[in-house]
Amino acid sequence: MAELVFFSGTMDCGKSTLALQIGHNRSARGLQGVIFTRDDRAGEGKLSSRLGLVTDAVEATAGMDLYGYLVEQMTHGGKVDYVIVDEAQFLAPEQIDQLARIVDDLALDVFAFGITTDFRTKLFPGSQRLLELADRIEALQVEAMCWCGARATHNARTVGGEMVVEGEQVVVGDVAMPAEEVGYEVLCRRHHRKRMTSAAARAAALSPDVLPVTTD
Ligand SMILES: Nc1ncnc2c1ncn2[C@@H]1O[C@H](COP(=O)(O)OP(=O)(O)O)[C@@H](O)[C@H]1O
Ligand SMILES: Cc1cn([C@H]2C[C@H](O)[C@@H](COP(=O)(O)O)O2)c(=O)[nH]c1=O
Repeated sequence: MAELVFFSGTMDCGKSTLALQIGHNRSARGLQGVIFTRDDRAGEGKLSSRLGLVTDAVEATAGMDLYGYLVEQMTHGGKVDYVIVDEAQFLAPEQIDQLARIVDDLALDVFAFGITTDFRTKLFPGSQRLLELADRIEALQVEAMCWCGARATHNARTVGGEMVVEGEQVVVGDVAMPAEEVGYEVLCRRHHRKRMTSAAARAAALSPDVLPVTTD
């Protein structure tokens, strides 16, 4: 039975790497997949992993009918055995419904990868629809870690090195960016709540208020 599977996690937890591995293992056995992505950091029509691997993909633009695209491919003799979707959080809810239709009406497995919540801890509309429709939701086995050593569960955005909780939902970017640029950092909930990024924690540790007092 074909399935819609949502592999979800924070930024930088290995989603794109797993997407590439799933595609690689299937193509090694002669299966052909369609890979959709949206707004990958490597550019339009690319699926890239921080491990350095990158592959071509179909850019799932706003308003594109993903079900219609596959029907078109198959009608014109294209062989499609499975579908991979990276950056699925950026898809519109209607496009997630189209993914479910690909599973149900075309009997193809769809593996969708994405972050669940944004920098404000709010669901992305695409991720919300995936949580509503997926046959299975899988957490990545490799956990991203907060600077404190706890499992990272949330994504923080930094602007000029400061954590922010207001702004546009979508700003394509990366972790470990120079402080002056918009960047992201994965944190545990406790430190996301306290707005305590690794830089803020370092600054607090260096503050004279918390330095040990010496008497000699
Ligand atoms: N130099 C490295 N050596 C080993 N693993 C790395 C290295 N750089 C990144 N990674 C791994 O790649 C993961 C990020 O993979 P990626 O697929 O780009 O994440 P995601 O798509 O979830 O944002 C990191 O969590 C880490 O495990
Ligand atoms: C938290 C958050 C992230 N984004 C963007 C930043 C990246 O371009 C992608 C996530 O990619 P990854 O492969 O999972 O690292 O999403 C955003 O636009 N808004 C946010 O709130």
